[in-house]
Amino acid sequence: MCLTGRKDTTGAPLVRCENAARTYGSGPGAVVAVHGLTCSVPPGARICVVGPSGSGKSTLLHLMAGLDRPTAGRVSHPGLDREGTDGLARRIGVVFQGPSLLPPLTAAENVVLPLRIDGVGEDEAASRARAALESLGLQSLAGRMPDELSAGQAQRVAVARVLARRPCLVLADEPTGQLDRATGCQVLRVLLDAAEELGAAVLVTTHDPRVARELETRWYMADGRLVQPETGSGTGPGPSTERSPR
Ligand SMILES: Nc1ncnc2c1ncn2[C@@H]1O[C@H](COP(=O)(O)OP(=O)(O)OP(=O)(O)O)[C@@H](O)[C@H]1O
Repeated sequence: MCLTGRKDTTGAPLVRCENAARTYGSGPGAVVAVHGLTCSVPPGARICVVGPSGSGKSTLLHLMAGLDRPTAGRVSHPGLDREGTDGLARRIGVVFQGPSLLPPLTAAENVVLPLRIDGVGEDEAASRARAALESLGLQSLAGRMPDELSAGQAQRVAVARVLARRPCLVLADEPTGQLDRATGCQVLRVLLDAAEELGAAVLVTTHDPRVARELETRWYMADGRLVQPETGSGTGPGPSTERSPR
């Protein structure tokens, strides 16, 4: 089977953060989760954001996804802007750490629903859901309810749900965080393989060095900043091992 996607050929970054910051709350209790970050995600990138708990990884991912807005600076999507606001939501797929399937729907229905909301016709949505589930080895589980799935199976369905929408960019927040090592590796591998087939860029947050090793570019975060891995401090601009985030 084939997950056909539309490769971005413009080369413009899918996401660009320019001095983007996010502060929660105000006054003496304010928490600066992300200090002014400048980074970008080019089409086809494979990026891992590594850092300890509380370092700002999820906040950065939410800003990139458009699920949250920076309190200073700017987050833009130059490679996706032609899609408009609705299109942006379709072209950026987000995989969350915890259970995210809708309990009253089967695995297949969970994958179909966002497609139907996007306006995809019934037959086409069913066919795309089947293809996505098959690509993740889940065809035999299509009729199961979420509470009849293991954590790994449920996470693979969540990945299928994202991929069926044919995103240009997949943002995955600790997608293996609640899985055992073997299942986590399997989920990550199918995510990366399917994204490759779609031509989608992938950015994954993790604490896990084994997950980080699977992605070619690594950005390190500490205390809301992108940092040099050797020093564990600094404000960037060169936190990646292989590529600059700019
Ligand atoms: N809604 C919120 N209100 C107040 N503070 C928050 C909120 N969300 C996150 N924070 C704080 O912002 C900082 C960064 O949190 P964030 O969840 O982005 O880190 P993280 O690196 O993703 O952590 P983890 O790996 O544990 O998920 C932390 O100090 C956290 O307590």
